[in-house]
Amino acid sequence: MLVIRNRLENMMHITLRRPDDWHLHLRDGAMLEGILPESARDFGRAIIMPNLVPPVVTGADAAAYRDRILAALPEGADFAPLMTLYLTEGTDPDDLAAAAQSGLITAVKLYPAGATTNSDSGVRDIDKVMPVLERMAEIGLPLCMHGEVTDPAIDIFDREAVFLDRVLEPLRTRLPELKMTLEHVTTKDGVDYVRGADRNLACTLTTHHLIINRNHMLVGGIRPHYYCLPIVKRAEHQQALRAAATSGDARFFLGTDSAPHVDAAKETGCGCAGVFSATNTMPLLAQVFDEENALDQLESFASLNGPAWYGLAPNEAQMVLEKIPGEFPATIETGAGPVTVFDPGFAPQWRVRR
Ligand SMILES: NC(=O)N[C@@H](CC(=O)O)C(=O)O
Ligand SMILES: [Zn+2]
Ligand SMILES: [Zn+2]
Repeated sequence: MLVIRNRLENMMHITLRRPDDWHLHLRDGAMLEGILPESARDFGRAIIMPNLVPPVVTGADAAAYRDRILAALPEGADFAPLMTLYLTEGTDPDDLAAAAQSGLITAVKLYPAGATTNSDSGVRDIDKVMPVLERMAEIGLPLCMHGEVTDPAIDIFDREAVFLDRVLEPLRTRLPELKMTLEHVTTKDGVDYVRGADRNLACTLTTHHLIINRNHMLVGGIRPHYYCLPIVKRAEHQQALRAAATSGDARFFLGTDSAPHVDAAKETGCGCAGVFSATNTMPLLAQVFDEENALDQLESFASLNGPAWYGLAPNEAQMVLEKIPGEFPATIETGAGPVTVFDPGFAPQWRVRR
């Protein structure tokens, strides 16, 4: 990556391969149409989460959803959706293997039942999906995980750390050949666990978990647009995530977890979990990496580590980020209703060169 400082103009810009988003919610219908251009503008590819209602369970579901995404793409867009299947206790290993072998799907997603938005069809008993997981290990198909336990006795702020002990460690011991992506890691426990794993484990980090902690969500008023799952943690965890993202360690890469809900579903007595960050992720990441004196690691995090993990080449196209104050809309109007864009709480100092 090229970092160029022009002293005369006191301006800085960086050039990197076009980034990818390794964890994205595109939804469907009018919402899909409204928010897809926000991702397609800056990202070459994205792993598409399957938690629609009803979920994307079979190869046929994934093919139909992929076609709806492709149909909704703006003219001339340079964006490829990488499809996933939603793992259920009824998933057919042969259907899944066929979808993988034809290149239709890139990964399979594990939602513990009830852990997050639209996860009711998820897994209650891991033993029931062992034959599917064994098949995935055999054919080298990665498992993406929403890493939180759902035990009501476990405090919501501890659910990720407890998942590592109760689910992930036993699963890795039982099936060391299975390649796993721990999604949207939010704790120091999570990044330490990934660092300590000898092989077959990587994780995604979101834009917003690098920028906000639970004080931002709760001090001085409750901010529903910062409510997401896994819930934002204390500042020391945020610091650990920033250190991991900027470390250059290839096991950490970007998955925005951009998860739109219409404002009416967020600003209500029982609001939905999800932060919508597709619009401004890249300028905000430039600012985070700049603050951490790690601009030279941004390309690895956003454009190189993810493709390497999934066995793909980096994008050929390039992106230029420039240190010039930028602007972005507060809201994206969709046919389903307005969606609030992630507000980092500061004026962005970087923008994407168009
Ligand atoms: N992250 C979220 O808070 N919400 C996601 C689901 C998820 O990724 O857990 C969503 O689909 O809305
Ligand atoms: Zn999740
Ligand atoms: Zn998600």
